[in-house]
Formats: sequence, structure tokens, C-alpha cells
Amino acid sequence: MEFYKYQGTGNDFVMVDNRDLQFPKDQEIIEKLCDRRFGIGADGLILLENDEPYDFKMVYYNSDGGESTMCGNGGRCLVAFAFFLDIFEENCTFIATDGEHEAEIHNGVVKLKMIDVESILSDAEDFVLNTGSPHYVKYVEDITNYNVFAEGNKIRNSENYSENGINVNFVEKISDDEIFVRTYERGVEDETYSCGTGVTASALTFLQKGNLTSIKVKTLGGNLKVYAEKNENKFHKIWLEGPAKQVFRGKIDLI
Ligand SMILES: N[C@H](CCC[C@H](N)C(=O)O)C(=O)O
Repeated sequence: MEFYKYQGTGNDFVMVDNRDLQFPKDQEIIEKLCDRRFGIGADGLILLENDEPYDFKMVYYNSDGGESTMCGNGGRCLVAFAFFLDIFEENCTFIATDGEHEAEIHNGVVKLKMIDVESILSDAEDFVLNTGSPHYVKYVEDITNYNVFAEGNKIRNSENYSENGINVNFVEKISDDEIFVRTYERGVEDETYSCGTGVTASALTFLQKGNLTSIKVKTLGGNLKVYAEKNENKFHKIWLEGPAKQVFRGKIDLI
């Protein structure tokens, strides 16, 4: 099987052109392909499929092999992959588990439209919202020394969230228009170098307090930007922008 490896600010994915629908959608095979010792190694695996009238369809799996909800960085990488395959020229639309998305690519930077966010809930001083995947957002001090794995694992497996899981984002304000986000990801069950839907969720909790319509977001794997328009406590016209790169391509036997 031919595959491509992409990364979007360090969140990395095995990409497969599955327009012939030949890929075996088997949890053990996908988990093995994502294994960093016994397989290709990735945070997730993404299938590109056909789905008229859209330019393509996104099917996303976490590295535990389970099919999951929307992946923002994966969506950006899939747009770059579809562009590489000459599926579209500059702008595209695709369908994913959370609905349809528009996107554009310029010089390796992908701008992806995210779904509208109807509400931001509170859990004590923290926030809970869904940006295509479920996210918990907690503001902390000294984020570079914060124990993201231990604290993220605790919240993800706590009574309120253990059944369906949740991605846990830790945020520190850097300036009036920049935050730093680190994320413990559901289905990877570890910290990833960035999480697109998590960066989006974190950005919205920051934007809800002021009048900004965009914010810069630093992650371990690189820098992103989030644009959003507020309408009371709802957000729309939400865009996630950042680089998406093809790292290598290869062939692998699936058995
Ligand atoms: N692990 C997430 C999906 C991928 C999210 C992340 N990689 C992103 O870029 O949004 C979940 O199961 O909810």
C-alpha cells in the first residue's frame, strides 16, 4: 500500500488516497500503522475518499486505531494532500464527520473553515466546548513546565468525561493577541505537538473576553492563527490557519 506522511505544526498523520475504497478499515491495522516503533508512526491516519458534490471526503482515525471526530490539523494536511494530488487548484470543499468544510492553500499554508460554535460551557474556572471534537480548556501559569500528560490524563479520565473522553488543552496568555497551547489528546492518550480543534477551542475561550477577531497561537510544533466572529456567546466564520507539509512517501505491506 502506498502512503504519504504529513505534519501540521508537529501533529502528524499517515495519509492514504482511498478513492478506490481498497483500504482495510481495521482498528488493529490502523493502530499498527500509527505505532512509532512497529509501524510508520503518527498521531492519526486519514483516508481521502470521494463524496460528490464535495471535492473529497475525510475519514479520520486516532493512533489507537479508532475512528474519531474532526481533526483540525489533519484537515489542513488533507487539503495539502488533495492539492498535491491535483484534486483542486486553490479553494476546495470537503465533507468530514462534523459536516462540510471550505479551505484554501497558498504556499504550503492552509486556511481551514471550522464549524460554528454555539456555546462555551463552564466547568469550575475551566471551559468545555466542541469545535468538531470535544475540548476541555484550562488556563495555567508557566506552561512550559506544566505536567500536561499527568494533568490531562486525570481530566480526560475523570468521572464527567471518562465515558466518551475529551481532549484537554492547557493555555497560557503570552500577550494581548497571543496564547500558548499544549494539548493532551483523546485517542492518542498523550500530549501531541499541536491539536487543531484544540487550538481553535482555546482561541475561542480567549476571544470571548474581548473584541479581537483573530489571535496567534503558539504550540510545541509551531505557530497557528485562529480567526472568528462573535455573535453574542456564539462564534461563526471560524478559520484555522497554519502550515501543512508532506514529510515523506512510501509503500508498506498491510499483512
Ligand atoms: N484526538 C481528537 C481528534 C484529533 C484532534 C486533533 N489532532 C486536531 O488537530 O484537531 C479526538 O479524538 O477528539
